[in-house]
Amino acid sequence: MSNIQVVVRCRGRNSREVAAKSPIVIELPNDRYSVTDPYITINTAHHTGTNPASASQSASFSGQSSHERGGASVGTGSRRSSGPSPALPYANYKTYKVDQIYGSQADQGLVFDQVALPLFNDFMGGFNVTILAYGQTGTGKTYTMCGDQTGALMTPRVHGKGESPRVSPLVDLRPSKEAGIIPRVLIELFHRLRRDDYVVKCSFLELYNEELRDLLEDDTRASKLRIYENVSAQPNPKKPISKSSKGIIIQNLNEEYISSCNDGLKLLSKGLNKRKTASTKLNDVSSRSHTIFTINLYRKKAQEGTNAGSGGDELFKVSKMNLVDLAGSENINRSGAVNQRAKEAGLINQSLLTLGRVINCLSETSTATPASHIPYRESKLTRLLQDSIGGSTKTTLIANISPAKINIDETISTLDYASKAKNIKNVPQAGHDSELVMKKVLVKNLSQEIVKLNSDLLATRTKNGIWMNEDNYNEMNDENESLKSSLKESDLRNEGLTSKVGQLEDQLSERDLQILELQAKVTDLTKANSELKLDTDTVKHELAEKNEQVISLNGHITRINERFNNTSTKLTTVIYENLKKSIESINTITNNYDNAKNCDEILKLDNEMVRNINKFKQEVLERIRGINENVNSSFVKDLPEFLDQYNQSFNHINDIILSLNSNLVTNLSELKSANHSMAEYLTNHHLEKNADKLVTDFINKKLADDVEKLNLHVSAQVNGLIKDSQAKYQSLIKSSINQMATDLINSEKIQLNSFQKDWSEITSKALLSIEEDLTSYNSEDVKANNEHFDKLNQEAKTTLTTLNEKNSKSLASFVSFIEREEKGAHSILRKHLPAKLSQISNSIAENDSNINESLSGISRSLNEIKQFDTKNGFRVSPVKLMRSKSFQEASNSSIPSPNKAQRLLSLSPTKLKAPNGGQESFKSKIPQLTRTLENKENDGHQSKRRRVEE
Ligand SMILES: Nc1ncnc2c1ncn2[C@@H]1O[C@H](COP(=O)(O)OP(=O)(O)OP(=O)(O)O)[C@@H](O)[C@H]1O
Repeated sequence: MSNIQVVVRCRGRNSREVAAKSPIVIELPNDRYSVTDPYITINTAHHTGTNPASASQSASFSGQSSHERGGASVGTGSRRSSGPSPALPYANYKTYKVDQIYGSQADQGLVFDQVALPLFNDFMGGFNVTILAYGQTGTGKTYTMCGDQTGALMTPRVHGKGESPRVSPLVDLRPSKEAGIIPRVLIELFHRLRRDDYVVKCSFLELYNEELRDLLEDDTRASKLRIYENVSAQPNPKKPISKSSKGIIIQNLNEEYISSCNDGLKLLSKGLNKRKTASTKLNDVSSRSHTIFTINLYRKKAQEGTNAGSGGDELFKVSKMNLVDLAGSENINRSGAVNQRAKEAGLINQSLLTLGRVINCLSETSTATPASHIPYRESKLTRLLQDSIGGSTKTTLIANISPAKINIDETISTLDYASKAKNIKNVPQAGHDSELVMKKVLVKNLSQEIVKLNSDLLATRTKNGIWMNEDNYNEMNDENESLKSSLKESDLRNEGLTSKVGQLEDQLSERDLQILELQAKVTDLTKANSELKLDTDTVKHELAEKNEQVISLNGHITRINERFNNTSTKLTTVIYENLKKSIESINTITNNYDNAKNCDEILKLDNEMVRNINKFKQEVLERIRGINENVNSSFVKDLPEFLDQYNQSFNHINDIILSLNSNLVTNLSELKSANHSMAEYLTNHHLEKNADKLVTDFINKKLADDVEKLNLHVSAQVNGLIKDSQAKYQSLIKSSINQMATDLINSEKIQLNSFQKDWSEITSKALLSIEEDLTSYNSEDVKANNEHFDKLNQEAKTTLTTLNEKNSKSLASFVSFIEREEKGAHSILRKHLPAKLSQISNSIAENDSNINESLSGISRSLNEIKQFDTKNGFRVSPVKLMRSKSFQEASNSSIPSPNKAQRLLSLSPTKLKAPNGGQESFKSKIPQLTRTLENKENDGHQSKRRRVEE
């Protein structure tokens, strides 16, 4: 008698629990595993007890408080030193004791070695064993029982010393890392059995919604499964009767022979694929059913004594291993199950509740007490597990739990189950029952075969030659005939196929040749294409260079245009400013000049200057016009040449492109004709209809399309290139014309600028000089001259007055003398008349000489004035002088040289020589009123003054 072994496996937190930030409330003595200290502690600080809702919805020990449940201790009393942290109050934890504990670091291999292997050894020893995975949904039951069954055969097993090297590769394998208990059991089983006589059969049963289903049978062929008690399973009379030693038989359940672990794994995969699963909020692949994978092992028993095991009576031990993956208990609210899922969950929980009650009853029932009240029959699950729980099977229960706080209710419920189950005692038995079953099974399954073989054997023993049972012979003959006719058919088919293969091979070789030709043509075409590409690249390169040139020329034009605009604006401004200033300064001078004569002169000078300036302006305009004409003539002369050059290069490129294009077209047409001839050939060839059609289609569709596409593509490229080139050349020509025009304008502008600069310097210097000279006629000189004039006038007046007085006196004495003579004394007159007359005559002569002297003095003074005017006289205006002499000279050449400009500068009015070429300085600074001939002609109102001077 042995207790059910209870193992707790606690996985790590899954992604959902981490995302929910649910803390770990489970404490284990070791993260990997613990056998010696198998206590598990749960922190119930926030646990409010079993939720009534969850109690009704998930399988739990309803109606029991936790401290009443077997195996669990609550509060301080049984607090273990390795329990939760001291900071927690003792009342907030529960500790459960089980047989073994596995933590998140325990891998599949460890669980197999520690949990399954001992039971497997019992199974090999002839015991019926059960491994049960129980727990909340998503805690790892299926992972523990099955794990990765697909990759289970990945690694070859390493041979130990002395092991046979001729072991089948199918049994000589290691499980993958993630393989669960069932794949590992299968691998281990066939590894151990390889030298034994054995029979292995497997079944895979599902209990879904309280319905049994054979997972190894096709649904169409499946018969309804029924559970029966094995009434023929007679107990060994020598051993005490166990209350649950009766076996369970599932009627119609398929049991498949397997001869390798690979066969077993295939069955496992097949069954798992058919198993009901669904995605829930708690598990992406949640099992919605309970499954039992059973391995039945029939193993030849070792010979004991002489009587046993002779002839066909060899004994085989049979043992059974049940690997049970229960559906997960779940809180329907939390798993989000509705409709079908909710119904499933309800039934799952129902069957688990019944299991709980059975466990509860068994745990409370002593072996001595009759167990008639144990409610096995309340659910199919408990009926199926009847032998495993409280029966004759060696059982281990693996309770899978989650460490997260959000699952605390379910975890407590699972641990309650586990600790209760630990109290259940089973009575494992090996030997007699299995042997009885074995005989029956073997006889039943192999009798037909044995009869057939025996009859053949009998016939062979009694006659010479090969004798067979008639039925067998007929059967064999029929088989032979059918085989012969199928062979004939096959031969005929083979012949037809061989000739077809020959034809096809011929066609293939022809096609290969044509393909080679086409390939060569394609190579040529590719070469031509690459050459064309190279040429195109060169053209592109050239175009790019031209483009760059055009861009830079455009930039130049823009800059030059800007400079031209700026300069012309400045030039205009400067000319107008200068003119304005000149006119203003002349006006100022004119206004300041009081003397009427000089005012006239200045006005005249002003007019003269304005005229000269206008004339100069006219000349500048004419020069600009000339420059423009030059520019235009340059355009007319150079542009055609330039255009010719561009046209030539464009035509050259165009020629290249056209020649390449024609080459390409020729190549393409050659290829096309080759393609056409090949297509024709293929069309007319004696290919089979389908093959012919296929080849023709292939050629027509594929190659012709490809060639056409290539043709179109190349043509489009060439056309595009030509268009691009045309557009680029047009824009290039346009830009080049612009550039040329701008260059010419620019060069003319440079000349004009320097000319304008020189002119402006000359003008400003001349005006400055005029200003200086005019300023030098200061008011003192004018005043002195005026005084001198006044003095002379005064002298003249005084002399005249004196003369008049003297004359009047002489005249009065003469008149009085005459009167006196006439009154009486003609003798005196006659006597003194000649003397008096000579006296008078002398006096008159004296007066006359005085008058003459005075007049000659006046005349001298006037001469002085005349001399002054001659020295400083503006016979012509300085501007006119400049224009008539130096500027005349300058204008002979289009650009004045610096020397010419110097000469112009040297012609300031003050430095001008007298018209007669003399070098003498004139004393008087009064401008001479002498006019030039041309002035005389045009200035009639001044003729009077001129006459006086002349
Ligand atoms: N110990 C473990 N180590 C690594 N992964 C695990 C472990 N236990 C469970 N898992 C993973 O958790 C997920 C759920 O496991 P599994 O399907 O085996 O749960 P279950 O208890 O069978 O659920 P259900 O009852 O809903 O079928 C799986 O992806 C599984 O690989």
